[in-house]
Amino acid sequence: MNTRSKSAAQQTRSLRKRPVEKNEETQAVKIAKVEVEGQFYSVKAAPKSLWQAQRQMNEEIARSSSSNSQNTRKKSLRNKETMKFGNDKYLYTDHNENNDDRMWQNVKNALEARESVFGTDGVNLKLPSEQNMDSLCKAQDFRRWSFLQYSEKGCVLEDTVASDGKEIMRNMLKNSTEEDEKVARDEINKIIADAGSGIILKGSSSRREIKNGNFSVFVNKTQLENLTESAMAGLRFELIDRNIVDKAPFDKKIQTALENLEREEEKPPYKETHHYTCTPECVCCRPSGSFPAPPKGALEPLIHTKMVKGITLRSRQYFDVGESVTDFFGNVIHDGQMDDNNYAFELYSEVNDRKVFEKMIRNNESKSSRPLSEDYCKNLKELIGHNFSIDPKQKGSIGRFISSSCMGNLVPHVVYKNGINPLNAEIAFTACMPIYPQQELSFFYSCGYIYKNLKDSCLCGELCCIRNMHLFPYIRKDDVIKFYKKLYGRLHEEFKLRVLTKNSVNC
Ligand SMILES: C[S@@+](CC[C@H](N)C(=O)[O-])C[C@H]1O[C@@H](n2cnc3c(N)ncnc32)[C@H](O)[C@@H]1O
Repeated sequence: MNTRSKSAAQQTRSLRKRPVEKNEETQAVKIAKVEVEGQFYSVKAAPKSLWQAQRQMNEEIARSSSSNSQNTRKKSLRNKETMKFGNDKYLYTDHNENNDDRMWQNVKNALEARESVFGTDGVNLKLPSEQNMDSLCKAQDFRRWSFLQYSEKGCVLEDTVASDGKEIMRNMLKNSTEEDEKVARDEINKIIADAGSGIILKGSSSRREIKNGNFSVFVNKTQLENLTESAMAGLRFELIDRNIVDKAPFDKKIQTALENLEREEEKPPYKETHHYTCTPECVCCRPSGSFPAPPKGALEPLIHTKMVKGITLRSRQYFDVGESVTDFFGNVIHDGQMDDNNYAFELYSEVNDRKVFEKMIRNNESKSSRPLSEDYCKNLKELIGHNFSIDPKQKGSIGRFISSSCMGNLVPHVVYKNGINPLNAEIAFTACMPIYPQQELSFFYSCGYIYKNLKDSCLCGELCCIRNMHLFPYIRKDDVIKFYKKLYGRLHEEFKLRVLTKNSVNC
């Protein structure tokens, strides 16, 4: 079975890779290398000031929400009923209050926390700047070229994508008529007019909360009537707070190496940290605080208005570019264990990571941090060349519900939370665009995944969505700008109405 073609993230992973440039290597302590497809995606690791600020904000939010949740918990225990799907029983709570009020309360708390850290003048709620727009246009160009190249050649080679994709687009244009162009223009204008309609996820006053174990999801009253067993499958899911691994299926050598690493962690070479550590690509490979932990309770799982999309996540606060939004962990598996699975995210692959691990071991003499022990290096070496993935299908974090988008407002980073060990590796998602309350969280799964699975059904609503391939040659820079102005205009307007009018934020 060729499991490689079945991982949602495998191609994302190879796309994220690009050659390390000399001058970057020297700054690698500060720069986490992430997907760079156009300038917009070159999100740097959070500067120290940001992770400190975000940590402070998180603490503030936690303080204010814990006092609120004590009041609401009493209410949510009322009116609980059970629902049955097959053999599973779910609890659901019939909330008569306006659930959205709770979300906006959270938004206000988060904004106050932001103000307490940055001051009211420094609060960074903004529409994308001209520079953001410029980068967005470039990223959209790149995405369109990639999809076209993928559809013709079945792969995306980064150094050829621009010229090949452009050429395909030129030919499409050459072969089109004036009438084709007119029809395309009308369609583009319609998409612009609808910008945000699928990714601004408004709740309703009659939402229900469905619970299974510790996990709950919100549905609108009308959705409740149409829930099918398959839609409920996502609720057979257990929230856990760190990676888990069943070592039994691993090859004996890997098993031993992993166990040895774990043993050494009992007297860890690194202190437990409040924040995430480096990405594996970072040559310093020490816990340098490259990403702060995301705030708790900032995201809300809900069934998408178009139920075929299943469970999605919406934001319950504003996030600025670069901030940590959520994490992603689950069962650590190796390729042989992958079934036909949409969820697994590849952590390592021989091709991508051999050099990184080798460099990490070579650079073990850093003066600024405690070196890895010889045994530790030996065990890490044993793991070089094996593929591990994180599979959150049955057990994991709510990061598993992040949707695919042909653009995406998040970027993934592989990080170690607690010592360099594949079992500690997680994905940290940071915002690559400003994210407003009610906005759906998404990232670009990969050309391959989208082309194979969502070519005819993607509901990301982006101008550069794969479903709009026939429009690609006609999309102009000013269309992209109009699209995002419309989308962010809508989000910002509601934010101002619901929150900012009562705050002294200058926007
Ligand atoms: C990793 S899962 C995401 C969580 C999923 N929505 C759920 O309910 O479990 C990927 C699946 O979500 C759905 N999905 C994700 N992004 C989508 C998109 N842009 N358009 C349509 N469906 C999407 C597809 O069914 C896809 O196979």
